[in-house]
Amino acid sequence: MGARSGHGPSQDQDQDQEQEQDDRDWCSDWDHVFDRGFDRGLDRGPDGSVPVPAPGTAAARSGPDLGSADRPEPDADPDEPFVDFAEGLDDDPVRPQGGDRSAEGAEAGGSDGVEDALALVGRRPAPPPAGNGSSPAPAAPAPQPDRPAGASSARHRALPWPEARRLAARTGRETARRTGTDGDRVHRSPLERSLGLVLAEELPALCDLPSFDTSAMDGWAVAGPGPWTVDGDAPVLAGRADPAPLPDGTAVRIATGARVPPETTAVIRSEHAYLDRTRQLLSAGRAVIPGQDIRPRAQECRSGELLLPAGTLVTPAVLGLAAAAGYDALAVVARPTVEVLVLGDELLDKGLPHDGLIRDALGPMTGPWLRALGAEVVATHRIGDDETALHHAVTSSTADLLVTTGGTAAGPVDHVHPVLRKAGAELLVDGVAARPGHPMLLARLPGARGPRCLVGLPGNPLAAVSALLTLAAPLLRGLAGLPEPVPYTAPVRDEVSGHPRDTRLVPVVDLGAMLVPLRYNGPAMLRGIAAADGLAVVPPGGAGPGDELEVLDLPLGR
Ligand SMILES: Nc1nc2c(c(=O)[nH]1)N[C@H]1C(S)=C(S)[C@@H](COP(=O)(O)OP(=O)(O)OC[C@H]3O[C@@H](n4cnc5c(N)ncnc54)[C@H](O)[C@@H]3O)O[C@H]1N2
Ligand code: MOO
Repeated sequence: MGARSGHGPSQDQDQDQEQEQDDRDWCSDWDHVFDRGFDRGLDRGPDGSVPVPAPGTAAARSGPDLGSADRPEPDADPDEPFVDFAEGLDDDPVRPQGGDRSAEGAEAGGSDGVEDALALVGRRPAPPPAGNGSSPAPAAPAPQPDRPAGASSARHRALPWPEARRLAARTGRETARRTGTDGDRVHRSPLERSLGLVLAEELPALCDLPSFDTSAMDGWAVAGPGPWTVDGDAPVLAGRADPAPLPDGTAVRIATGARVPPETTAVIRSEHAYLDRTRQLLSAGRAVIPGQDIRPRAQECRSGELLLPAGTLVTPAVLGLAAAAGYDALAVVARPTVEVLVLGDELLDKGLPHDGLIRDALGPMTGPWLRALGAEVVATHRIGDDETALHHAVTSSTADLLVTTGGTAAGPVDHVHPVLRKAGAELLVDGVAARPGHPMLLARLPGARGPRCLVGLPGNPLAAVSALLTLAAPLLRGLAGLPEPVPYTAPVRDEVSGHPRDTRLVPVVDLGAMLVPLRYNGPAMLRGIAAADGLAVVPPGGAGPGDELEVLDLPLGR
């Protein structure tokens, strides 16, 4: 197990045991629902079954030894004791305005290590300390991270998670306006190429719907009171023009969707009508109500009536409605174009990890997810840890949005901040109070056609997903002209530990409006997210059983 700063082995043990109980509870349901027979890292008995001690029993409390090397670390944040992301960016002329630096300074040098780690596994952790020096635990001084030369000791302020999301959405909308949503980003697109785009204009009906009185059933069109004489065998079929008027006292066979002959009183379904073939006389098995089973012209809408507002996502149903209402093409907003820049010299694009090199997990998932979020991904470039190449890629791209992966922190080869400075970027979000994904960022880049945006995803894979849904998703919706979605919430089954100040995003399965948090939710892990239906938004302080949590949908990328 990785070393944890700031708290002792017995705390570790308690914490691990509690966490393990959570894991067992979470996994037992997950197993029950989707038992596909593969090992998700659960402890198994000799027969391969997963022992699940009842909650609260001694067996559950003692749990297995998580220190063993034969199973992955299941902790929520194995290596991250929630030491704040403390990098010297105060010299940065583009850092966000405002923020109480003295409070931040106290926070950064304070009790984070112990309190935060305990809060992560604790049940309903204590609220954040009221002020300077009020922290109850005599924490060891938090180790100060090495600072890059020239950086100051003050830390920048992480935006609260909801605020960061709102800012990303607003930035998308503003950027779309400034780059001319009304100009070259709006075009007419044939119906068959409009799926997933957004209506740039409202959609009025081009005709009445239905555009003529229509039979709703297969049966008989009748005129006046019965019984009715049937004159001839020729039925009135769908797709035929102008049937002859129906004389009073007569009936004619009619098909669903056919134009109802003028003077028709009602349609009688075939199963409710009796034809005396010898006398060619039709009678009804039940009372006939005038107008029954006739869809009158314009029942759904009149020509010119507004069907959908601008900003509507073109779904298959919208395509159907538009076609029915007479459209061959739609005025749509072009998909925002996105270029993905994957940073890191340690990344391999095939084969097994070796010699300190690892497989690139973000390249394969970022593009598809961006596509599923409505973007047109024009390219994914692997550019290593080469500052010059990154600067060139950032300044030469013409995409509406650049998404970088890795390099957002302040390590020796983390080039995103310096390159943004050099490129004259305006840093709108520089760190978010979210776990994982803390160092995520959003910047506005100058561009010939108007501003462009850059979202920096942290390199840890789950942190990158967290940043993708926190910043890239609302930004893309704003750029595409989509309204913000109505939040989906559901009650969580189990207690979820929280961070004292930050929002946690936790992979969950949705068992029919009941959320079950998944293990393998550490920032560098992917197993949780790969099995999840979404990310639950756990507010600072955590959530108890039955608490309603917002869930961020994971785009499927189909
Ligand atoms: N001194 C501090 N160090 C770090 C802090 C901090 O606050 N102070 N924050 C940590 C957090 S939180 C995160 S998240 C990471 C973010 O780091 P970067 O965005 O700079 O990412 P890298 O350093 O490049 O990589 C981090 C980690 O992820 C792996 N990685 C990167 N790209 C990929 C990829 N495409 N596929 C798979 N794995 C990837 C990389 O090898 C590293 O292991 O910083 C912490 N550090
Ligand atoms: O833990 Mo970091 O927050 O992975 O983003």
